Amino acid sequence: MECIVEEMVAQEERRSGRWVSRCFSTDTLGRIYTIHPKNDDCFYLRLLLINVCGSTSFESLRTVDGTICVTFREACQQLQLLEHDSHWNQTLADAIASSPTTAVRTLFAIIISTCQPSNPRLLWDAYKDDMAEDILHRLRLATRNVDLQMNADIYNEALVLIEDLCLLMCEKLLIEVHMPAPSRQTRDLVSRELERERAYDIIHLQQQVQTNVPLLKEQQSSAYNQLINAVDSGNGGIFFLDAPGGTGKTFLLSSILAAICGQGGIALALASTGIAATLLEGGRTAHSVLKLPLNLQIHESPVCNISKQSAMAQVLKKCKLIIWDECTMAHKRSLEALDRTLRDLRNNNRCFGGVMILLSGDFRQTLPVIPKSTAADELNTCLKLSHLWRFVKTISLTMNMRVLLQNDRTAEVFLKELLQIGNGQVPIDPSVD
Ligand SMILES: Nc1ncnc2c1ncn2[C@@H]1O[C@H](COP(=O)(O)OP(=O)(O)OP(=O)(O)O)[C@@H](O)[C@H]1O
Repeated sequence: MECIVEEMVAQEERRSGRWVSRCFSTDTLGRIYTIHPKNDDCFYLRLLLINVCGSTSFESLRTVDGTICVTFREACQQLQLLEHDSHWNQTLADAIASSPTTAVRTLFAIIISTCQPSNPRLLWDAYKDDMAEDILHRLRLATRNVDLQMNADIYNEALVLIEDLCLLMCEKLLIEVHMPAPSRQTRDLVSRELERERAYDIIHLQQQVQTNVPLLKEQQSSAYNQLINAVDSGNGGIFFLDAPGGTGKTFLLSSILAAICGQGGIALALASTGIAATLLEGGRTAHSVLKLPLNLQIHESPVCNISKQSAMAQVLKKCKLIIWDECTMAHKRSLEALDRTLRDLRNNNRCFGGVMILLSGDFRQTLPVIPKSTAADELNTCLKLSHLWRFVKTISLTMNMRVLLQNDRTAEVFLKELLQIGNGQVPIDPSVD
């Protein structure tokens, strides 16, 4: 916050066409950047700064009626600066009247993890009986004891279920959303994350392999065999599947994922964008799974924000393959961060700690998007300029499946023109800017 103040004091403003230093007659702070409530501490600090006059220190900002509050949030609460939660109360009461307990828990998890109610604990206290009703009912049946009443264990189980939902939706623990933390072992959390990675319908995956693998065309089949053999050998390595649009890349990647997960192995499907992630079974964005730093431009040697004790660290230690689709849009430092993290987590100094990495995408399409940058900056951040690129083995798919399967002549012409543009073979008209 001090930086913001200094920055504002140093700011200059435009007067009569010239830049001149701003003249201050007082120490008043004119404007403070808005902050999203997700950034808790700064958000509540800002709220205090714009509402409390005459404070001289952070501590005096946190002091309400002579008592020093532990957090800025608590001070805001004492000063009644936060919105009251009557609309969330009403929403939950309506849901309880019309929805099953599981749906009420899901709604509550959404409210506390994404809507920032001012006092989630009060909401929990008001509705915890309704959110734990199915657990009580199940226990009454299991113990054949109709007199069983709500108790701390039942509330704890409901909290664990709500925390699982919050972890799934936004990877937050209940304590991070100002709720009481359920009591459970870290081991329990870790095994849940591993279970999530293994919670596939094995029979369905095996059927998918049996149906799709015989359909693979020659190029796809040779790529499939090469990649599956590389995974089975356990020697790791880094491959790049160079596949222009329509060459059956998603079909091939899905078959590889099904083959590995169908045998009970762990394969992570990541993508640089949310849309690309939805095309792969169990796909998630690389940023969300790997907790990559947001501003890779300013970090020389970034690492993923994953602690050794975390559930994701256990998944990364056990996984056999990491697929990264639309990798051409990824900043080279994000791949380097994954390399450093895997070496550290797996205690193995080989490339990516010995895990096999399969990158896929098409460099003719979108390169990394760097805000406020030049074309040269974007090229500089491209994966091909990473020191890791020299270890990459490239496998190419060139046969367009959309043209081949639909025998569409116009699609073929369109495809050729598209590839020519991508390959820079279309002459540029010098008369056009
Ligand atoms: N061997 C195959 N047998 C039958 N259908 C296939 C085969 N390979 C791909 N296809 C089908 O061809 C179409 C294009 O394949 P796919 O979506 O995998 O290509 P893609 O390279 O991922 O394309 P894009 O990058 O444009 O998304 C899909 O409908 C897919 O089901």
